[in-house]
Amino acid sequence: MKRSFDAMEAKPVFLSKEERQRLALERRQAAVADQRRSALDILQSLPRPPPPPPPSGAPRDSSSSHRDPSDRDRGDRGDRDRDRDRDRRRDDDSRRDRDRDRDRDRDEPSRRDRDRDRDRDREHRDRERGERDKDREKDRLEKMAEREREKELEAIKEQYLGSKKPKKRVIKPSEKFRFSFDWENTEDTSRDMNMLYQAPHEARLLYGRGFLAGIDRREQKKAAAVFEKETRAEQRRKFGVEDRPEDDVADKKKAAAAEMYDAFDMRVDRHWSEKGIEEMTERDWRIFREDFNISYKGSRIPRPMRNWPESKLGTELLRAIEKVGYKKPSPIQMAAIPLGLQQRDVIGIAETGSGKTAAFVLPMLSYITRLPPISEDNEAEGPYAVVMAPTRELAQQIEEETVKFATYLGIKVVSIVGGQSIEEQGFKIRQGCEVVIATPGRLLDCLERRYAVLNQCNYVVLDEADRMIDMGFEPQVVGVLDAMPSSNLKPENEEEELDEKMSRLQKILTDLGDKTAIVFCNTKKSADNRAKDLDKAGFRVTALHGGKSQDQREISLDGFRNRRFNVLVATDVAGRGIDIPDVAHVINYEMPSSVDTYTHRIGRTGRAGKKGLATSFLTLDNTDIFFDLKQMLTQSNSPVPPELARHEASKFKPGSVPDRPPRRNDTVYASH
Ligand SMILES: Nc1ncnc2c1ncn2[C@@H]1O[C@H](COP(=O)(O)OP(=O)(O)OP(=O)(O)O)[C@@H](O)[C@H]1O
Repeated sequence: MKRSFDAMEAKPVFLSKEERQRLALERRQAAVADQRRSALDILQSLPRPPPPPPPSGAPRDSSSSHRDPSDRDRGDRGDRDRDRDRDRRRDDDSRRDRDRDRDRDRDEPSRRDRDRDRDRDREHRDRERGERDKDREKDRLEKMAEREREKELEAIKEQYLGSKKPKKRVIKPSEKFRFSFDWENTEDTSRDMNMLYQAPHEARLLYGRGFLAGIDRREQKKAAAVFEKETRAEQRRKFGVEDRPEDDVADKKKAAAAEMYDAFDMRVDRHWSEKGIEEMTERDWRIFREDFNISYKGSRIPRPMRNWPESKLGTELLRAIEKVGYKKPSPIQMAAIPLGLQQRDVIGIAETGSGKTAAFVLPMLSYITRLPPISEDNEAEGPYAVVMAPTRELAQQIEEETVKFATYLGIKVVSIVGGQSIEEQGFKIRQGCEVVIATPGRLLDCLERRYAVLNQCNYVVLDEADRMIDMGFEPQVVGVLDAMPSSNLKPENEEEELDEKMSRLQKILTDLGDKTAIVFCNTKKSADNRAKDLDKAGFRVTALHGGKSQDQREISLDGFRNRRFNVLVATDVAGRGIDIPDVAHVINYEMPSSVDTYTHRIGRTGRAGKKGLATSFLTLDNTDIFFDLKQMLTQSNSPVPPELARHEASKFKPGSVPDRPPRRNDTVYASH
């Protein structure tokens, strides 16, 4: 594939894993050094501890406790001597004072020296203790930093080399049923589809293409056709594959062929490319997938599309594809477009240049054509779809591919990439566009600055998602996804939600106790299947639909009236004209497509002033009735479920969405 890169524009820098690892280490080391520095600063600014108390041998003032021994005999002397003694004593005292002063003057320098030495010693000891504390703190910080560094290294190693912890392997149901190209004995469908193989140990005389000798060949063919039909239906049920009208047609054709004795069974089967879609067998689909190297992982997978006309892209889009000149879909398009059209979450993997862009762009545009065009009423709510890509070159390339088709549909596309004026880009979004193609960083910036919102965005494409993560854009991508209202999110596990339906029905019926209920289905087949499922689950159930003979219908109705059965699974046959007693609960297991039928159905409960309850299972397959149902609930003052109220389909009457006038040059190139 050829890509146009603008050499003049600054390109993003791509770092190898080693470089990123090295940069991360350097950043970490710098952070640890900073941490250590600030810890030391804090330590130094702490107040010093008070000096220790003086040693016990320090000199103490004892003058008051000393007495002169010459005073001892003073009282024994006569008054005569007293004056003389006093004078002599005075002289002695003054002499002693003089001597003491002289001694003190002589001793003073050495005493000061001693004090100074003592102070110095104390300071020295304090300093040493401080140093030791500092060293200890330093050691502690270093050890902490070392531990941090080791943890960091472990995390980096784990990120790049994978975790050492053994992970418990949980096999998902999707993996269990994964398609594998290796043939295994169990995959030989001829065993399942042909009665002959049911009892392989029995001795059988065979001739021709697996027919029993001596038994009418036409009867064998008929029995085989019935057996194959039942086996196929059983398998579809088992794997949750929906019944399709094509399968019904193919079954009928086989049954008709079995009626004819025209040596059909002797013919060699044709190649899938020569067959109509309704003639395709499981084996044909397998060969088809192998021819195009298509493989899937997941469940409830729709058939790939063999060509454009067989896709469900809609006439407008098919015309656009023709004008663009794409003659045949590429394998990734064959596989991914039917999934995209079902609005399933898809991860598409294909080699470069294999047409991945159109594989996600076409279902996205098909989705948008079913919505009202962006107009003054809703342009402030933002685009309907967002595509994110890791680089501006890729974003612009996707934009080119999108515009090729969008231009024929009147769909406006805006690209939001770095290096251009963000104000102008925000302005373009606010002017209204259905699709935004962006690099995640710039788009998040736009959203954070409130230049744009994503209030009605239900469709997100991440092109080269793995590269976006490698380049460190995960936070921005997550930021953009967070900017979408959570009410737009699909359920975490779609499978669960779809399966959820039967278990809910069983819960409702269990709570019903002995009361009666009618469960409405839209087709005979589905009514039969539901009745079988409920019967297996132990409910007292009977089925009523147009495929039953008069006798069977009467048996069912009588059984329901006399409470032998308390659950009636029915198609609309029971909705009109048949006298069914009032029931406690009506359940629309499958919603009808018209609100009239809905009214008739729920009219089976709450009659003659009694209380009744109606429960309807509404899914995205029922969007046709969303608008009318919402109106009806509003008019009858019934609460409207919020999921219904905010769904686009409930806001416009089906078919009332105005046609899009073809608008050319709708792409907006914002530049600075
Ligand atoms: N069905 C088709 N028929 C003819 N040309 C097609 C078809 N689908 C895509 N192309 C063209 O093939 C080229 C490659 O397609 P595209 O860019 O989508 O490939 P890619 O798989 O996205 O490649 P990369 O991995 O490099 O992004 C484009 O020029 C596109 O227009």
